[in-house]
Order: sequence, then structure tokens, then C-alpha cells
Amino acid sequence: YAQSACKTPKRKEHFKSHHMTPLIIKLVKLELLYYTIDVCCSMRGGMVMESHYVDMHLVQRKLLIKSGKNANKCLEKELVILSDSERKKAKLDRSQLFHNSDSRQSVTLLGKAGVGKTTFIQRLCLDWVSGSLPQFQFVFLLNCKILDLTQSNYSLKGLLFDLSMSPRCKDSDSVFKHILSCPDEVLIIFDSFDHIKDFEGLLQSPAKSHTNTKYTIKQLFSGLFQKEILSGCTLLIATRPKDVLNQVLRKMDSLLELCGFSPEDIELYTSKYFGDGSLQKSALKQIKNHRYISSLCSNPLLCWTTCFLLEHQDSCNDDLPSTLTDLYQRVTSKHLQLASLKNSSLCKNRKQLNIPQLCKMAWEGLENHDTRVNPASSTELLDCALKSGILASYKASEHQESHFVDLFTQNLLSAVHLVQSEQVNEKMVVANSVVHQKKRKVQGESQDVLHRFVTGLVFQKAADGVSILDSSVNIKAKRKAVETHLESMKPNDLVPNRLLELFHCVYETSSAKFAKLLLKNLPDNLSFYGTQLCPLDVYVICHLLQQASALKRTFSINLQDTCIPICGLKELVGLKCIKSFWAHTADTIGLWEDLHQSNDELNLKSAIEKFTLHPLKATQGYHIENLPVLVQIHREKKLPMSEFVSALDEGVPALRHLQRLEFELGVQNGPELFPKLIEVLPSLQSLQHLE
Ligand SMILES: Nc1ncnc2c1ncn2[C@@H]1O[C@H](COP(=O)(O)OP(=O)(O)OP(=O)(O)O)[C@@H](O)[C@H]1O
Repeated sequence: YAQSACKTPKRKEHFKSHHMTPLIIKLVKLELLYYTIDVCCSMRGGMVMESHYVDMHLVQRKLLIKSGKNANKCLEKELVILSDSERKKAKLDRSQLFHNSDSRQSVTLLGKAGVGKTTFIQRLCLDWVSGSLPQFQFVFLLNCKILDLTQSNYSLKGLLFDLSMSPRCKDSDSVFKHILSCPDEVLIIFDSFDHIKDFEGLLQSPAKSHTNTKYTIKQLFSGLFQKEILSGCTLLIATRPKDVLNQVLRKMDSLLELCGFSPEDIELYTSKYFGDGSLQKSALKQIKNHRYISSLCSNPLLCWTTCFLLEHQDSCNDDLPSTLTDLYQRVTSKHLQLASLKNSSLCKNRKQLNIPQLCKMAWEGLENHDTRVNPASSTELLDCALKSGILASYKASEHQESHFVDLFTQNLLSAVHLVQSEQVNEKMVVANSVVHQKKRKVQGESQDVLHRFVTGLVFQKAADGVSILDSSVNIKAKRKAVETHLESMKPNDLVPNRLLELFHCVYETSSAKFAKLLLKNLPDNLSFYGTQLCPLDVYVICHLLQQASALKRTFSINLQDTCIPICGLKELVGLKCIKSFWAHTADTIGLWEDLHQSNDELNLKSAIEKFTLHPLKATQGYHIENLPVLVQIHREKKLPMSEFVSALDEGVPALRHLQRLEFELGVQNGPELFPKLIEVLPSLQSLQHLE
């Protein structure tokens, strides 16, 4: 059989590498499996995947197809923001990740900081170990945080065997040969892809040779991505959405977003964290009773942080934090305190740990979009920070590297540096506090978090509880400068996502004065159009807007393309100061159904009356697709799933009052949806202008 299979020299070669070395391949694979278990089964804080992992859903995302030079360079702006109902339909679970029958694909896993991308990947690798991904013989996991992107002396073999999280392989030559002969059985994962800072030209000069030719990491990635090398392998990239240019990602075969924790997941997580018992019950009760904290916990990292704080709080009567700054100050202080208790010789008390030095390192790293600390720093400092859980250690190619453990910790310490270091002037603090009107460049998530922390720290009152700031440093001048900047802000001129950031910064000040100022200056028509809103965003918007009635202000709010969950929509629409709203029609109908089912006729009536469509600019398919069902509700005076609804006595006012409709679907969707528009026209009695 062997002889007949090897008719040509090439096939002979292939056969040899495929069949004559099976034992070594099997052994290496076994070693890889064991190693993967080692690397992937533990989680932060001494927890383990097996017992602490909470299964999370994925949502399939799509890109808006834009052409021409003006296409946005920011991925976030090109992603179609799905409505809550569309998101429910687009849900997948982990087993469907590589559902495409053609396994040779490139998949992107999107998610904000702390949403669990790395953890998800670890879980996926363990699935592979347990045989759930039989299409892959080899899985190579690369962490872009620890790859040296400046050097140009890597080969493909080096990338896979020396830089990935795989064991050092004694017979790497024959294994590499084997891999080259069956690329479609290889999965390569790039985690923390956003750390490849400079995306310009990423796809230029791809690596083209499998041999020992030397390339940069970017060239190797580009070669893999453009199928110049190891053509047929599957690529998985995990990245934060805001920080990445779309040049590469828009060409990926599949874009998936990792959803955070649902309220049920939070409950499950607390039971895993505390174990079943009174501690879990009291922790969950505290989280549920504190609306800010429960919205925060939809982010798994912040959920873990909250549980850590609850576990170590001195008394269960302690108040929970009410801002992100407060949460992270308390947690960081707790980490330091625990480390000093555990390790009397190294950091007996906080004074011995040079916190200002640590904060300076955090800032220097942040400026360069780097999470790593300078290895030349004092070993005592690094050791203590490692022990306190502020730093984490990673195995780089030939040494261990220390990194700040997460984005929030690094940003808090950086903010402390900015606020209290004498080397930082007021101008610099202002530049890194609240949103800037003129900055046009897309800002990353990290910067948004930094703004919140700087603003939070600057306005922190001495009596506010745990503070990480050195009380002997006078920050009055910096506070005054940020205050002047805040007072000069014109919310009217801000684009939706910057407006949201302003809401967050004002929230972090915990100051009634700034809340009032913001509410006074807000335009009558508020728009969050096109900005994805998470539960925390919705909480902060609601919290600030609910104080508007006292100032006798009312607003129209545009919540289209925000993927606001129905419970958030319910809360916002229920506010007195909201006199009209515009949200995705399917979600609005979902809200009405929800209110009807809970017999909340009063709020149902108000939600029907507040809904507006005016002026309707149909730029996306769903603007027209959902009109027929709205017309049906209007005509039949009932919801699709219900009998007569008294709140719909007079139909749907938004349809009755619609005066202007602009049909702007273009040549692609226009012709298909035009008949739908014709169908509903007779019901639009007030329509005066159709364009
Ligand atoms: N599915 C999950 N089940 C339980 N805990 C989770 C899960 N996902 C994340 N966590 C917790 O949240 C923390 C942060 O998750 P992770 O580091 O995976 O986030 P990330 O999205 O990779 O963040 P970044 O973008 O900053 O790298 C983990 O250390 C873990 O404690």
C-alpha cells in the first residue's frame, strides 16, 4: 500500500512525513495536550476552569459594507449594531464557533476588556483536549501581549514552537514537517490582538516562505492570514473592538462577539465563587440590591472584582462602591493589604512598597499601549506587586515577564500617577480627564477608562472611604483645572459615543453640582445613535437623567442602533423627563409586550405614546421591514401575541403622526423593500412628504 501510494517523489515525501513518524507525532500531541491542560485550567485568584467557568454566549456580528476612500477606519463604526431581538436570534454557543463546514476559516472574537476573551480561549483549548474539536490535530496559542513585535528574526516554525504556549519540542523538525503536510488540521489562536498597536501596513509584505527565512511577527501573521504560508489552517483572533483598525478584521470570515454575563450568569458565578451557602446568599443579595453593582457585574472581570471585595469586606454592612473609581481603589488597596499580611519580609506595610513608582510604571506602559513593567525595576517592588495580584507573570520565549494584571488596575494606577505626581502638570491631567471636544481620533477603551478614573480621583472627597491617593499631596490646582474644563464642555457638540463618555465622567465625580451642570447643558434631542450600550451605560444614563425632572427639563432620546436591552429600554422610557423616544421597532414592540404581560397598563400607555418615528429616514432594511407589523398593531389595536389592548385604543400615535419619510436604502436593498413601503402607505394618514 505504501509503495502504491507513493508514486511521485512529492507524495513519497508526504507519505513519509505523514505515516513513518506517527509515534513521534502522537507523543508530541500528547505532550501538547498535557501542557494545554496545565496552561489553560487555572483562572485568576486561584480558581479553576472546571468548577468556576460560566458558559457564555456568542453573537454573530456583521459589517456594514462601505466603499470608497471615506470608509471609516474604525472597526466599531463599521459593525452593524444589532437590536436586542436580532442579538437573541444571532446567539451561538461555543460548540458552534467553527460551525462553517469549511474548517479553513478565520474567526474574530470581539469583546471589551474583561468580558472574558482569554478565558473563553482557555476553555476552547480544554474542549480540544477533551476531543470536542476533532478537526484540529494541533492548536497553537499565541499571546500578542508578550510577543516582541519589533524583532524581525522569526520563522514560522519559531512562531509555532518557541513563541506559542506549547511545550518545547525535542523533534520539532519532524513535527513541523508533519504540520506542513496537513495545515487544515491546525488551529492558530492570536489572543490580545489589539496589542499589535500599529495596524497600518499589516497586510503588506506577508511572509511567503515556510523555511527558516526571518520575518517579523506581523509579517508571519500577514502570511498566515493571506494564505501565503500554512494555507488551509484556521485562524482565531481575540481582540477588543474599539482598539483595532478594520483593515484586517473586515476580511475575516466570521466576526463573533462575546456577550457578558446575564443576570442568571451572575447568580451562577456567585454560587461558583462562594460555594452554596449563606455567604453566597448574602453576596448575591447585596449585588441584586445594588443596581449600579449589578449592572457592573455583566462584565465578568468586574463581577470577579466585586466578589473579591465582598469576600474580603470587614463587615457585611459595609456599603458597596458606587463608582468604578471607588471599586478599583478598594480592591487594589485590599490586594496590597493582603499581600503585606501574607508576606511580612517583603512588603511589611504599604510604605515599603513604592506605590508612586508602581503608578509611574503603569502610566509609562499605558502611554505605549503596553501592559508590561520595566524588568529593570526593583525586584522587591515587582515581587510584592506580583504577590499582591497587581501584576501577573507570563512566560515569554526565554524568560518570565511581569504585566499589569488587567486594564482597570493599570489605568487606576496610571490615574493615581497623573493626579498626584508633581512631575505631571494641570494641562496633562486635563488632557487625560473628561472627553475632549476636538479630538477626532478614535479613542480606545483604555483611554475611556483612564478618563473616568482621573475624573473620579480628582473630585474624590476625603471622607469618601478608602483612598489610594497620598493624603499629603495637594491636588487642588489639578482639581480646579479639571473643573474649569468640565464647565466649558458643550454636550451639544459631542458625537454620541463621546456624549456617553461625558455621562460616565460626570457620574464618577459623584457630584450633584456637575450632574446639574450636565443636565442644564444637554440638548433637547439626545442621541446615542450607533453607540453600543451595555447595562452599565444604561444605568449611568438613567441615573443622571432621573434628576432632570427637578430641573424641569425634558428630552427626546434616540436609541436606535444601540442594542439596548429591553429591560434598559423600559427603564429609560419610563423616566419622566423622556417625552419621546426612538428605538428599534422590533425592540419597542418587545417592550410593549413585556409591559402588557406584566399588566403594567399605565407604563404601556406611556411607552406607546412616547414612541416616535418622526422624521423617518429609512437608511437600513429594518426601518422598513418592521413597518407592516407596526401598521397591523395600529389597525387591530392589539399586540401580535395578545387580544385587544386598551392602551392601543387610538392605535399607534407614531404612525398617525408620521409626516415625513425618506426612503434612502440605495440600490442594494431599496428595490426589495419598496413593495413593503407601498403596502403600508395607506395607513400613514399624516404623511405629507415622501422622498
Ligand atoms: N466565562 C467566565 N466564567 C467565569 N469567569 C470568567 C469568565 N470569563 C471571564 N471571567 C473572569 O473575568 C476575568 C477577566 O477575563 P479575561 O481576562 O478572559 O478577559 P479579556 O476579555 O481577555 O480581557 P482583556 O481584553 O483585558 O484581555 C477572568 O480572570 C475571570 O476571573
